[in-house]
Amino acid sequence: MKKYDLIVVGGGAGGLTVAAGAASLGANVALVEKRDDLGGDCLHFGCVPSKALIEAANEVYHARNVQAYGIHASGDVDLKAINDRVKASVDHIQEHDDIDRFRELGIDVYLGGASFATDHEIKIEGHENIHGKRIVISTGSRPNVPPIEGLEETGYITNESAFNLEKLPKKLVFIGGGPIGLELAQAYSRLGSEVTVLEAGPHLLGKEDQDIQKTAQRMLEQELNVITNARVSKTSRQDEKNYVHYTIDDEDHVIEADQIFLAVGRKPNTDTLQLENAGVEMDEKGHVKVDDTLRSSVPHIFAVGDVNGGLYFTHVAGYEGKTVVQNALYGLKRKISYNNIPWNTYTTPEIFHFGLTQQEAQEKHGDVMIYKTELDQVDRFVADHATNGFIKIITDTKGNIVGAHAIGKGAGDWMQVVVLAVEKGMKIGDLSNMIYPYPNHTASIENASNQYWRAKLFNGFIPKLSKTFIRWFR
Ligand SMILES: Cc1cc2nc3c(=O)[nH]c(=O)nc-3n(C[C@H](O)[C@H](O)[C@H](O)COP(=O)(O)OP(=O)(O)OC[C@H]3O[C@@H](n4cnc5c(N)ncnc54)[C@H](O)[C@@H]3O)c2cc1C
Ligand SMILES: NC(=O)c1ccc[n+]([C@@H]2O[C@H](COP(=O)([O-])OP(=O)(O)OC[C@H]3O[C@@H](n4cnc5c(N)ncnc54)[C@H](O)[C@@H]3O)[C@@H](O)[C@H]2O)c1
Repeated sequence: MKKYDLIVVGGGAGGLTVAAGAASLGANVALVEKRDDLGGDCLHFGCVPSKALIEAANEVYHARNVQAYGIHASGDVDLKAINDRVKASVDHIQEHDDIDRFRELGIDVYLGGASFATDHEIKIEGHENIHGKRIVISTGSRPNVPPIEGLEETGYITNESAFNLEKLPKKLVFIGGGPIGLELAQAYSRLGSEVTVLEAGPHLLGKEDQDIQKTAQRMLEQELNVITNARVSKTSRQDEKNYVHYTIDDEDHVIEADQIFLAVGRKPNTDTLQLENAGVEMDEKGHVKVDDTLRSSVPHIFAVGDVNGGLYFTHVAGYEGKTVVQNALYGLKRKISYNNIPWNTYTTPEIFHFGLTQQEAQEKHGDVMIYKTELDQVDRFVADHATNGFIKIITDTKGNIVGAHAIGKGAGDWMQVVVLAVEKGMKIGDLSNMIYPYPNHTASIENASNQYWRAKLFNGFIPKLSKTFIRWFR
């Protein structure tokens, strides 16, 4: 049986980071992937195709709304051309995740589904078993399909089937108003579908700051039919038409749908891994249980990415991957921390999330300071006619930034400045001390952080001191 220093099971965002990192440091690495290509969900069914579709849909939307510039445009959407464009983005990035590239790093890449024979031995479909001194599980997640009566009859699509639809659905009903549902609901709406989002909770985007939730919902409702507190009870098919049945406060409602899109969270890919053969423990949802060094209940087996149930993001899988390389190869106990992880939701306008929401910050710190600027106070957004949105920076009473949130054009890009500031130990006052080129979008950060000094200068003892000083010198 072939022996390795490290076996990585799953060749997506997390697994590829671990495999490449460990091989570069001289480890003898095997990488096992059940698909016939690498890249995982993010590349094939997630981030990349969704962002390419969103971009295409935004272009269509802008083209149809150029009357303000004196141009009138209309016309049908060529879904095949859009699908080809999405595929071209995936193919381009696939070159980076090419199997040969990993083989050139000295990694043995096995294509076939993997499972545990023992705590050191991996079975691979179509190959002989291999032995690993250490093993990293990075098998990701898949769409959660809830047991809703009728789904088999009506059919449904998920992010795994959405990027090669042959026909644009006229009436599209999304079940789930989280990031997957909303990013894609808006994209299909912009391409021309009539889109309804049914969300079980009282708000869209349940993990966001409440102010962001409200603004996002108000803005998205201009393009989507949003129904919250909707409990989907069943789906049905009659006279070649599909229907989604839901209740709000025990009152029954029904809506017609050409297609039903399920976006109700994720399920970890652990069910075929035979983790019991290795003694690896799972939580009640099937995630691999890990400690803050990403070790499972078996100390030489680690788990990174969606499969460990932490935060479901590509950049988190990458961060965890880098940490695990050090812990697995050198026996270190580097801990993971999710405190400084930003994320973006790529709706229009974009939503940026970093650290605690206002509600979480108040719960944790008691007294907090809120520095908020509406984008209509920022000249560049006014010039862009993109004044919808705001930025909110939350600090403790000493000026330490504990959360930052924004909704607005390009927020995911310009808010990264705040992440750097926190990473470098800067406080809100330091953000105000920087020079911002006029008129750019980061001026929104300048405007919000200036409020800190304004409050200090005009409300504290400094104005009194200054008055006395000036009078004395006059
Ligand atoms: C529609 C959508 C949009 C998203 N957009 C973003 C975004 O904009 N930004 C962001 O940060 N995140 C985004 N995400 C989340 C992101 O895709 C995931 O968090 C990320 O892919 C997780 O990486 P991973 O390595 O854990 O899993 P994956 O990248 O899914 O990799 C897991 C790999 O393991 C393989 N595998 C599974 N079981 C086995 C087995 N038994 N044997 C061998 N191989 C196996 C799979 O085939 C897969 O290749 C999005 C997700 C979706 C669904
Ligand atoms: N831009 C990004 O970074 C990005 C984009 C997409 C996805 N993701 C990642 O993927 C993860 C999964 O996304 P998601 O949107 O599927 O999950 P989610 O858990 O964030 O949202 C699912 C939503 O569906 C609702 N829901 C659940 N069951 C329902 C039902 N029966 N009827 C109606 N509503 C129901 C939930 O209340 C929730 O609001 C995200 O948490 C995120 O980490 C990231």
